[in-house]
Amino acid sequence: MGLARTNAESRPLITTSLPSIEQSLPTQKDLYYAGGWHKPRNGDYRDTFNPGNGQVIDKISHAGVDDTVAAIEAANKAFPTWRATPPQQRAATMRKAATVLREHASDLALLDAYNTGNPVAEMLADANVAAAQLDYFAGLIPMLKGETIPGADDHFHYTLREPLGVVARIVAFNHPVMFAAGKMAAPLAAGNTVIVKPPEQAPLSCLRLAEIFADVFPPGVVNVLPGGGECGKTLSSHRLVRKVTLIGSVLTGRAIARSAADTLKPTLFELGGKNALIAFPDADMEKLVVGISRGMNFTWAGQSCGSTSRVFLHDSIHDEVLDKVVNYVKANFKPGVPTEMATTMGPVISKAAEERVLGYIESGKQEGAKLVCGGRKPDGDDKIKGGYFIEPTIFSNVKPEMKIAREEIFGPVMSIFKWTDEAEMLKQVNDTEYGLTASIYTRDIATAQDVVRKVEAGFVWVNQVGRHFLGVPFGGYKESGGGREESFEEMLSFTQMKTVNVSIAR
Ligand SMILES: NC(=O)c1ccc[n+]([C@@H]2O[C@H](COP(=O)([O-])OP(=O)(O)OC[C@H]3O[C@@H](n4cnc5c(N)ncnc54)[C@H](O)[C@@H]3O)[C@@H](O)[C@H]2O)c1
Repeated sequence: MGLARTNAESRPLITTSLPSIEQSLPTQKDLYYAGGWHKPRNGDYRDTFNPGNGQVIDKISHAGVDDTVAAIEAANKAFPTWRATPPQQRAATMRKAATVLREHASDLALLDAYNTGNPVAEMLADANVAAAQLDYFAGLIPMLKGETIPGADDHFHYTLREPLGVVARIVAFNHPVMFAAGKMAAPLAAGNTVIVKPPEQAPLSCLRLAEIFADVFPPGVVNVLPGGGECGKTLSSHRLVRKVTLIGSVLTGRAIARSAADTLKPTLFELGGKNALIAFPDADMEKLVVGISRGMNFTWAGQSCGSTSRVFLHDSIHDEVLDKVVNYVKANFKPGVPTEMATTMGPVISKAAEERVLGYIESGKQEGAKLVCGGRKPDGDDKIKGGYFIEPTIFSNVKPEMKIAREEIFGPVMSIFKWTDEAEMLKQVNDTEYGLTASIYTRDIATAQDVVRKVEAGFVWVNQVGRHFLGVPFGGYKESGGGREESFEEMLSFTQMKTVNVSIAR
């Protein structure tokens, strides 16, 4: 997400000298709400790790139910003043947040690299994307308009766009700063107050963000609660939270939908994907090879909802493309120390994730897919010893019924399918409950438009892959989500419409 996962090519190349980790770490490890730092009431602190070497970094607070309720009440208390803040002043505050975020982009990026394992160069781009989102939604504030509706001689109608109240933003681990800062932008712009729940695995950059935003937003407007399922469940079920959103897995989406049901709370979900890239025989070979290789997001070990992890190659180009993709991937993605600017591929987030992904690789082998690249932990480099690294992995000869073909692996594992019959291929493409993204490579516009219409996905690229564009709706079909982000639609979704009828009878 979110603007997550824009692939490396679409991002500005940023050359920055980095501060030290010690300079970047947050000084606060507690819960941020009501404009202050609070110790968890049950004294719960949990280890947070560096996935690049498997070492514990520190202990971070973990919000319980009481803490979460206190934060919700604080956000609710701040709501009337924030919603009444004149639009231009709200916009100015958000632009100031964007500016301080840019000033701190290096330390935030370094923390994300340290705590998620994603290469720091990409995390720098993430911080800048988040700042751009704050600016973008600040700029849209004047667009929150109602309309007048003609009535009869004795009356007329008009509508008002009003904020909802407290909004909870629960985010995934793969892009903490981009999700935390970027996703607070739309609800704040619309006049809501926000509680961000950082990912359990990587809370450090969000705590730092709370530190640098403390002087920007009035108390209670932005709140940051490190925590896990208990905190998330309380946010999803509390009556004062007027909308709950998730960037995360389908499983968690279902849990949140259930917790939100009792208060009939609206939700916004950006969930998982098992996305298809479809290559026709007439595709531009060079673009296709780069697209397949980069669309898998090996840079952050495939941990991206938008990764095109199922690649459908036409029989006539299959062997040539596969060869070239394997060469490209081997040359461009090498596991390395996440906090170094030159690193092109990071580890997966945790030991548990490493075991899960290696399990998928084993199942691929056992079910008869052909391992053509990677498939194991890298060896021989002491600098990444102890980290949760897995080589970029490619399977060919993948069949639709295999586990690696059906389940979201959320790791650096690509599956290649060979096709000859277009209708059968499209059936396989759509034979999944996921429906986030898809990518189509062909030089024929009619073919592209026909397949665009047939593919069941919320975001479709033609002759490219991975890119996100601010202002362009992003979101999933089927179980990949509900609602659209990164656009005006996202901001409207944090408002409610009031209709007013005025009698002018004399
Ligand atoms: N569509 C998108 O834009 C997008 C972007 C990034 C990641 N994702 C998806 O996220 C998943 C990987 O991230 P993850 O492992 O952090 O996901 P996850 O679902 O395990 O966790 C996401 C968040 O939900 C919280 N959570 C867990 N249980 C909860 C509960 N019962 N109630 C409320 N909150 C709860 C977690 O603490 C975390 O903050 C993948 O499926 C990936 O595709 C989607």
